[in-house]
Amino acid sequence: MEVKARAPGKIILSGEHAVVHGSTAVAASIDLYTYVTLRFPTPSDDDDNLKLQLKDMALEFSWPIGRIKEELPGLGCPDSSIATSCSIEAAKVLAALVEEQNIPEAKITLASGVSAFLWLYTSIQGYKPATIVVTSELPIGSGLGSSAAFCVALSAALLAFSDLVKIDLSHQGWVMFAEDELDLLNKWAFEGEKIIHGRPSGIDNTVSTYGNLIKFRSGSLTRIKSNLPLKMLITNTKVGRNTKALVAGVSERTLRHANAMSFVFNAVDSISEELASIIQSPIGDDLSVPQKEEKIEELMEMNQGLLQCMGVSHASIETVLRTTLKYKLASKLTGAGGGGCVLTLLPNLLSGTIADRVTSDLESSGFQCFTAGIGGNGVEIYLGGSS
Ligand SMILES: Nc1ncnc2c1ncn2[C@@H]1O[C@H](COP(=O)(O)OP(=O)(O)O)[C@@H](O)[C@H]1O
Ligand SMILES: C[C@@](O)(CCOP(=O)(O)O)CC(=O)O
Ligand SMILES: [Mg+2]
Repeated sequence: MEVKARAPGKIILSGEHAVVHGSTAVAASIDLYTYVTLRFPTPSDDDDNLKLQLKDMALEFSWPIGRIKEELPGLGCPDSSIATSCSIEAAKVLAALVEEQNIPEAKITLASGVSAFLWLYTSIQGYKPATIVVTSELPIGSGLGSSAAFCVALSAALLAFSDLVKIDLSHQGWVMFAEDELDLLNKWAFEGEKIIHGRPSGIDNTVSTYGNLIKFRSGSLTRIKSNLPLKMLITNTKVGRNTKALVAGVSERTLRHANAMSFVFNAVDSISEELASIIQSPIGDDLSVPQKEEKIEELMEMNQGLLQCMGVSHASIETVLRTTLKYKLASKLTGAGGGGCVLTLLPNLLSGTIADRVTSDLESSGFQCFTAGIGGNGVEIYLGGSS
């Protein structure tokens, strides 16, 4: 018995960090995915272990099911219809189960992802032996939502084997879940994100679950229909950083300067609202495509200035901003910042030569540039032969 799920990464067009404090943000899925394959052994396999293979990292973890039962009692008949939060005590047990796997020091940031895996697996499937294989097209820890894509794809594969999901087996290829199934899956993925991020807003798991372009505020989403073909250059500064630490840093600054920061968050809220309305408004009604793009560029620059105010920019990000400005292109960081990825709007009428020149200029500084399809489907499951 095997199932394969995939969940997309995302870009945040405006509102990261502020969204954790109640402001509106705008995000879109991108066509780079994390894949999770779940396989239950047959009796002839005679395997009583829970195995997690992180293929891209060449890492494999294994726990005897009996050991998990001993450490995490009470999950014999899990109720996966309600997403349960990991308590502080359970988090300590998970951390100990992960620690005994001796993750190499250079890859130790993966530990929180492995804890999230153990929580989601045992809470949804209980004490069944299985092998889970993970691969990803997303750079990890770069602001493109790899943590959420991991939690969403994992929740999808796990729930696909529960009674709560009814998959129409007559379909072939990548298949979407029903709306109520997505709601449950998203709640479980959020519980995983909490283990990795500490205090996530929920925007990343939500956009990875539902896909498309969304406006998100205080836990609820509004789908946006774009009337503007959006092209973004994504530049990975390759400076590693950790979302949990950056989110905590903004919260500490908010405690020190509550009043000033509330104005910053309010300004971000207005920027996101304006951005969403520009993207949605019919072309030509009010504004032409270039006029809309000019407004978006200005809003991106304003949002970047406010992210700097929050303390989450970085010298590498500033280098990207200066470089793209030489070509009169506007950029902003995306995701948690502190390094990671930067977005640059590529206007529809921009010549290919300029796009090539800015790309080679950025790459000569050691950055990596790419584009991605924006606003595609959210999480899906694969039915049929090999994919
Ligand atoms: N494919 C994966 N396998 C295991 N853990 C993952 C995977 N993708 C993400 N993670 C977890 O998420 C963390 C990165 O998340 P985060 O710092 O939020 O950055 P981002 O979500 O922007 O990539 C990793 O350190 C790891 O714990
Ligand atoms: C900074 C934040 O707004 C987005 C984090 O995205 P990422 O993990 O850096 O891809 C945090 C959140 O909304 O949970
Ligand atoms: Mg993340």
